[in-house]
Amino acid sequence: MIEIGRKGAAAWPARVCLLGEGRWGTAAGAILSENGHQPFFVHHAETAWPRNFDLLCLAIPVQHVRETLRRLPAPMVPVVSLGKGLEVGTGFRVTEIVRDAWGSEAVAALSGPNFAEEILRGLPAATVAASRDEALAAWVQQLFHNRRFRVYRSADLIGVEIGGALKNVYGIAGGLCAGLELGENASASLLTRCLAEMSRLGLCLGGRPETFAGLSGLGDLILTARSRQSRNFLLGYQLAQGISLKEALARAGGVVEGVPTTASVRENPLFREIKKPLAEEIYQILFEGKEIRRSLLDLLEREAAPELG
Ligand SMILES: NC(=O)C1=CN([C@@H]2O[C@H](COP(=O)(O)OP(=O)(O)OC[C@H]3O[C@@H](n4cnc5c(N)ncnc54)[C@H](O)[C@@H]3O)[C@@H](O)[C@H]2O)C=CC1
Ligand SMILES: O=C(CO)COP(=O)(O)O
Repeated sequence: MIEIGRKGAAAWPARVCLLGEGRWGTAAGAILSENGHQPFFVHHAETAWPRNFDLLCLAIPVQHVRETLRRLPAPMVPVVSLGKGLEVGTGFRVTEIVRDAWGSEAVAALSGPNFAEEILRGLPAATVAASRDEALAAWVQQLFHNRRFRVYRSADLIGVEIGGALKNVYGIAGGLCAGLELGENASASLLTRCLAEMSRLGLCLGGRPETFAGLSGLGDLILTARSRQSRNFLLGYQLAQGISLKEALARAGGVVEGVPTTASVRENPLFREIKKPLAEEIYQILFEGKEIRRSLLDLLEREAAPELG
């Protein structure tokens, strides 16, 4: 049984190890420092932990989590996922990969509409700390919460992680819509149907419906599917301009989680019976070379349907 904090109580100030020194790891470290904690970074190629710490945060691309964890022994501290995506080959959320690789049960996720650059500029934002373990969710909430980074807590770990992962898929759709100059009506309609699809997929895995209407679902979807600051949005936008996937990925200057997550959604047998026309078209555009305007027509020409269900 892993205890929360060095002496079984919530450690304060906490020594927090950040695995991943990219944009989000850096911003998370800045928030923790601001709150008086002691964050430090460990490079993803390390094979040993440097010294005692109270919490591990994972801020590396989701497709590299498993191989990174394999190189390191399981640390006897809780693990918080800062990543947003689903693993190709298993469909696992990040905390499921952690459980699978290390056997860790003390796992949590922090997810919400949080562009790292804005956080680093000191702009206000809100997010969600989620864990099945209420004490762990509350501790993670306290570690990160401050007057400009408002952290809510949730027991719906599945819903929070699924919302964070799938909004990247739909962020690509938002970029495609903007790149094709389909207008604001189309953008609002698309986002709403993305939310419906995200909720159907998330519910089938055990997420709670209210979670998808919250910060980690709708909140991050609005952010990602409407902003050029998003790498996923930009990728879709560029594809709509005729730029190849390879070139758009090269220009992204960082991980674009929506691409592998789209593949993970497509191959997951648990999703086979779930209606997911948007994720399906995005898959065909990304991986089967389907013409974007053909996808648009195929979506628009479907049978008229009830809004719910
Ligand atoms: N950038 C943002 O605003 C936010 C990003 N996220 C999520 O955080 C995660 C990391 O994103 P960013 O920090 O933006 O990515 P990034 O592209 O800025 O940095 C990724 C980091 O991953 C590590 N890395 C690179 N190659 C690796 C490998 N082969 N194996 C293991 N680790 C490797 C390195 O530390 C690198 O700096 C993603 O899942 C992303 O969706 C979540 C919230 C906000
Ligand atoms: O997750 C993010 C903001 O909440 C970052 O989005 P992108 O990875 O699309 O840039």
